[in-house]
Amino acid sequence: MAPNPTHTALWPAPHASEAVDATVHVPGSKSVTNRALVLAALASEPGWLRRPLRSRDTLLMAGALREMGVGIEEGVGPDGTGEAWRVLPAGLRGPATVDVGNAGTVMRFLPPVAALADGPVRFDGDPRSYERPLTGVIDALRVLGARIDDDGRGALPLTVHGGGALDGGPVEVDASSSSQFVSALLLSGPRFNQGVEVRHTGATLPSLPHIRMTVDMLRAVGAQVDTPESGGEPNVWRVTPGALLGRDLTIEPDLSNAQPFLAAALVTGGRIVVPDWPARTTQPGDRLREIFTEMGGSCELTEYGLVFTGSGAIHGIDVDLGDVGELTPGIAAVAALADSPSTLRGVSHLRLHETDRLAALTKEINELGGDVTETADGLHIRPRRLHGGIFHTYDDHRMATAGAIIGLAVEGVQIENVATTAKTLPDFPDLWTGMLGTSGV
Ligand SMILES: O=C(O)C1=C[C@@H](OP(=O)(O)O)[C@@H](O)[C@H](O)C1
Ligand SMILES: C=C(OP(=O)(O)O)C(=O)O
Repeated sequence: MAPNPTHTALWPAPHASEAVDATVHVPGSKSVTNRALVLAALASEPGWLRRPLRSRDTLLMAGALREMGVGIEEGVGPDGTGEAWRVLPAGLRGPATVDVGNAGTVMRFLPPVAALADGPVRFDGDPRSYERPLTGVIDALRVLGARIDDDGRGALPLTVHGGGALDGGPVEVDASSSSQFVSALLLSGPRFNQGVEVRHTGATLPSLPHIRMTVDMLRAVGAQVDTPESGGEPNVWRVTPGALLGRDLTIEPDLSNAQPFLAAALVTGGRIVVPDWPARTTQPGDRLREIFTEMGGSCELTEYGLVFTGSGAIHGIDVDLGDVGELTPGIAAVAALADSPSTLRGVSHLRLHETDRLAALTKEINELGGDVTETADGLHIRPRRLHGGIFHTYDDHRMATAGAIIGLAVEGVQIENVATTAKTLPDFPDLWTGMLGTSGV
């Protein structure tokens, strides 16, 4: 078979000849958009999503919900400004086919929704989606009363035979491989007959801020949720059954997608402004204010947004990224350019993300002359003088943006398949060249 030209295409990563100084309008959050779509689809009245992210992962989510009968219309927001989606909940139905692509949020959040549908819902996706962990969701749904056919591996592809309702109740799940197992069960929980009580039994739990995001967004649509933080038992979340409200929600910018731009300020000793950076948020990307400050920058959060300034120096860091794993590729890229070594910990579950991110970062940075070693739960990065070469991306959007960060400081870096950034940020190449003041590629 002829190679796919999009995948083999090489993008010359722009090299920064001077310090960046730009304002970057970062599109909406993937995690917030996909939760908002699910909650709006399960509500008892129509709702609005303003400034939704339009990327592969969110279009797959919207497409899947439409397949199950939900109305999602293009429109302008209720106040007449800004693009929006109007979500019209309807009786969920099969037969339906859902393409999850390689979206963790789609493959984990939608099987519980499908269990509420009337009829079978078939789930399939990219080859990598067959390898990503899903057992936690499948086993838990079976305990809660769902009928699911899979090939016995506890992974995609599978069919959920929706019965129009689900008993729900208490369930144990080991979510050490993905916090999305917990989020998935909580998001649909209010619509289960008995609600749901999720007890995490694993030794570790990654991405806690993403579980808090789920809880916050559930509460904002009227759900009653008890959590370990609200005085409940450790590792137990309880959702009471009840109807959900339709909301008018403006989606925050994706702070994890702001990362490469903030990194550009660090790497070039420049300044980046990200408008609409939320004053309070559950997005893990908010931790960048602290992490990138420790690595040499400084930031000011104003009513307008975040102003982030690099000092010209980049320092190594020793940090546990278990809560904010999706920031690892961008931090590793900056660490490879630093003036001292870094140790990134707490992220063994990244081996089962879009690609094995620990292996991919190690290989690609080392092929440019770097000195990265994998540890049991992360990376050890000793900065070296890097040289140009091809930076492979393994269908991983965050590998592509990590390579672009290195390319700012190292001449001759070529990113293979930069189009993979479409998973969460289709505008990445244009935003990047726009930030540098060059013409779009
Ligand atoms: O719930 C979410 O929106 C996400 C949770 C995290 O997943 P894991 O807990 O599987 O790392 C994160 O890495 C992913 O990008 C988005
Ligand atoms: C891990 C990620 O995505 P997903 O939602 O597919 O798990 C990510 O975006 O870094």
